[in-house]
Amino acid sequence: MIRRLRTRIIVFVVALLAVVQVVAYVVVSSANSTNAREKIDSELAVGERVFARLLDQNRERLAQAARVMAADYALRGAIASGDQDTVVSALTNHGGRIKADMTLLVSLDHRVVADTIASNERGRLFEFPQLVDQAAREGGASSIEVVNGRAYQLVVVPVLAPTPMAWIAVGFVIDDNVVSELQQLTSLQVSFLERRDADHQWGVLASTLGPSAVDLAHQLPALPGATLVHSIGVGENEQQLRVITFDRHGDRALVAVLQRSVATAVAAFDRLQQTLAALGIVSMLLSIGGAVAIAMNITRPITQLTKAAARIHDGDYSNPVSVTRADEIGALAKTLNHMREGIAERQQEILRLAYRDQLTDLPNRALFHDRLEHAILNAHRTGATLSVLMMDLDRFKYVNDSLGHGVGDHVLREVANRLSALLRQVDTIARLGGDEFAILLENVDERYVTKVALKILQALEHPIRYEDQPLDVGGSIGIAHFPEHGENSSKLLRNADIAMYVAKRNKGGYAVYDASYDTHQQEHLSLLSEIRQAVEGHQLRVYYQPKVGLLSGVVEGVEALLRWEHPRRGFVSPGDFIPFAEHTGYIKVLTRWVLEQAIRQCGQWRSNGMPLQVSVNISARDLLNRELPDLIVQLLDRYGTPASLLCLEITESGFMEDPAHSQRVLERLHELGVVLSIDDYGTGYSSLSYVARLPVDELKIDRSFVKQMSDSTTATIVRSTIELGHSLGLKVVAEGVEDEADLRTLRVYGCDQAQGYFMSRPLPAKELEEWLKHSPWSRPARVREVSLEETSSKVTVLKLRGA
Ligand SMILES: Nc1nc2c(ncn2[C@@H]2O[C@H](COP(=O)(O)O[C@H]3[C@@H](O)[C@H](n4cnc5c(=O)[nH]c(N)nc54)O[C@@H]3COP(=O)(O)O)[C@@H](O)[C@H]2O)c(=O)[nH]1
Repeated sequence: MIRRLRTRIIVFVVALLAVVQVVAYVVVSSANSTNAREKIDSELAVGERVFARLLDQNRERLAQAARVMAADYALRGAIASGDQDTVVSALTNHGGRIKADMTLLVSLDHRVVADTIASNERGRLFEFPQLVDQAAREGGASSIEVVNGRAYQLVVVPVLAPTPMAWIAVGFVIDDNVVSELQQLTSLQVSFLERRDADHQWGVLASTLGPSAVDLAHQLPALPGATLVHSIGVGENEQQLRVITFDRHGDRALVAVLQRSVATAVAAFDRLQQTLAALGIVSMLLSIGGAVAIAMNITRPITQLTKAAARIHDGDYSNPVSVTRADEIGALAKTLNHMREGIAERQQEILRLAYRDQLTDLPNRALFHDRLEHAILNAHRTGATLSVLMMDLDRFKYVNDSLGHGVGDHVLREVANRLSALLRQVDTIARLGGDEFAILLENVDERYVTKVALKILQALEHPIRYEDQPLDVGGSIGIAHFPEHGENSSKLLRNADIAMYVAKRNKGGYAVYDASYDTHQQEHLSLLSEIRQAVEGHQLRVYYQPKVGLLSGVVEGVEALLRWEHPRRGFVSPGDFIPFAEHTGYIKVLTRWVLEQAIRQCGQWRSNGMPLQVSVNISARDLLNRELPDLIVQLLDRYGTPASLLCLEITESGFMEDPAHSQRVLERLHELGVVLSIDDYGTGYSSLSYVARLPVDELKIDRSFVKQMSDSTTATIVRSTIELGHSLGLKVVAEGVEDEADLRTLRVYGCDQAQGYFMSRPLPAKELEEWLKHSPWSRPARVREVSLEETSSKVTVLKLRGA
């Protein structure tokens, strides 16, 4: 099977031409051979006619001469007188005159009376009486006969006086001279042969063939017909014969053979054939050359196109196809070029879609991962350094959800621009998804990485403007260095992520990964699995921390705080498991449990004549729970607790998860009469004007502010927060009050309630009841005026009794 097109074209053209030429050659050869044979046949037929004509002429001439001789008066007288010598003399004279080779006088009884060649055989019977009989009937007879091993043309005529008195036979020998003459006239080989009775073989009487006449005698068939067309010999010796039979008696025969060599006749045609063969060879060579040229002409550009297609297949789209022709192949090359350009463009687009973030046009997670893998491989090989920074935007969800995705997209693009402007071309900045960005820094030391983190945080401190509105979004960055924080990409990313989480939790801006974070996280993970058993295993407790009225001077409410008494670990801080419960959604179970305990306890205290408002912490996830209001209604009903005795503390970030939905849930709870408080106020970024739109009753200033009130700026913030809260009609509570000075200051600032270790740590319900029995905060406040000097801020405050 020929696989290459070029070879196939060449083989096809050459084979086609070879077949055509061979067929032509065979046809021409066959036609030549037929023509030659037909020509020989016709030559032989013509020769036969000429031969017959010559014999006829000879016979006529002899007959004429014999008649003249028979009419000779002297001869007739000599015959009549029986004068033997005169007869012989007359026969010899007349025979010599007409150049007869044999002259005989035959008596009426068929005896030879006189014989010019065998005078001593007189009186014998004439060998050819049938000729005498024929001459008697027809007035003359003629025949070719063999006499003494030689062929003669015999003519017999009567000697009339006036009736026949004798017969004159005149013979003309047919020898090599005669056949040569015949050959000259006919251009044929002429032979006379006799088949003898004695040995049943052909014997040559006369021939133009010379010694090779013997071969003819050997090959001639035994008994030819009247005229036979026959071939003898093979190959170049092939001879076409025409056998003319003169006499045949039994196995004895006398024939004349006219023959022509087939090879000679074919020779002229052979020359034509040789010319044809030479032309065939030349045209074959030209065709091979032509076929090779055509095949190359067709296959060379195809080979080029194949190579171009292979390059495209291998992803090399840079080299255009270089075939420039005006034919179909040229058109194919153009199409291939268009295809190459189309594929290249689409590939670019696919790569862009696969490796680029559509919104910011930064590399996406896949490309970042890829580059990180390469950088790690390079670092393994060369010992280069690399670091991964993971950054998550603070408050992005709020921007996105409350102001719309258009604004969110604008923020992400602006952050991407700021990062790109800060970093080097060689650094990889990627958006991994949502508000999560990652940065890969190569060949830099750890101090430089820290500087970069700080520069990024500074860059984000400037508000992002959207339609002239400033938007505050900060960032939390986690850093992991190769190889100390991970030798592969997933480890590095994971550890940078953990560090980012720590940074977010600590509100510290950035954090470099530390192994202790991991232990901490492992710890949290196992806590997470264990907390599921905590509810059923009765390991959870609710502690209550008093909220003291600064004007009344008595405990007005308590905050329910969850405690986990782990059977093995001992006390586990809610700060360690609440965030994870929030992440996994298990917080719903915990909140439900705390709500039930708190509402039941509140109802019980109320029944016991101690109506205390109980505050319960509600996480962001809880606010997304549509069933929360119904659950609360059920629990309040079940434990006979008025809604006004239940306060729900929600952190600012709580309603920023889904502001619209949170707003609806809060409105529903507010309608029920449940008191709503904004917890940890000041740690988030919500403005008071935003808070004013929420159906809340209370504002709880975060303890981080209360703790630092010795700082005049912080004190001013606390004071103005209290004033602004009041102006919005909100009750203001300060948490984290750890000493009397703080308490005094808060009272001076007009804060409504205070909560903190100074009054009491969170206590189990029973202990709280016990504490209340003895606590100064269980009796109405004795209000007295205090001078400004008594307060750190030197303003007039209300001094509590017993404080
Ligand atoms: N969603 C829920 N969150 C809850 C629940 N129970 C607690 N929490 C949250 O866990 C965080 C840690 O709480 P905890 O360790 O109980 O700390 C509380 C107080 O003990 C602490 N506090 C009170 N006074 C002082 C003080 O004077 N100094 C000081 N260093 N700490 C003090 O403050 C925490 C109460 O804070 P807050 O809730 O913001 O009023 C904490 O965030 C809890 O909210 C729960 O059931 N569900």
